[in-house]
Amino acid sequence: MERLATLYIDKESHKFSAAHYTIFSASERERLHGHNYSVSAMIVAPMGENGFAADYNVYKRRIKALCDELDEYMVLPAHSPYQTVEEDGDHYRVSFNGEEMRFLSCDTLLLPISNATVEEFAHYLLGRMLEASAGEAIAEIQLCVASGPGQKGCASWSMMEDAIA
Ligand SMILES: Nc1nc2c(c(=O)[nH]1)N=C([C@H](O)[C@H](O)COP(=O)(O)OP(=O)(O)OP(=O)(O)O)CN2
Repeated sequence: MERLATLYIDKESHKFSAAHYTIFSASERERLHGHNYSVSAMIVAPMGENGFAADYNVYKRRIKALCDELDEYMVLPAHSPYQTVEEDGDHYRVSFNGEEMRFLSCDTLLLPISNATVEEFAHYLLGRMLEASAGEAIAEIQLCVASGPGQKGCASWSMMEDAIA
């Protein structure tokens, strides 16, 4: 039977600061505010013959690069069922519940997510990690995003479930 190992990557440097608001319903949202988000990962991979599963430095570099991409931006969800986002010159014009908000495009990331929540960030980053890890011998990945100590959302991928689907 194949031996698997689980690697945990939870580095203090794996963080990004972002501004956002969570949308709760068609008429309810948070005020604009920011968090220092932190990103951690669990990777399950087969043990190699020399007692080495996957080089965690490879995954550390990928997580750091993803954090740097998101760092110091206003994050807007492109796929919210409750708000629309339009490009308007050098701004994004956002309409929510009769309100109009404008954000400088150069300060803003429009991400392919439905809400700026920790769980949506986790799914987005997991997708990016899977793209970057295509073809590598990995059995499972879990990616977690915390908006502060004690509160995080995670997204998981498993080779077994992928094979069944
Ligand atoms: N399922 C989710 N629920 C909420 C999320 C989320 O990402 N997923 N996010 C928020 C808020 O944006 C915020 O992140 C949490 O706000 P809150 O816990 O009220 O405030 P703090 O982060 O300052 O935490 P304290 O416990 O008050 O210190 C809400 N819900």
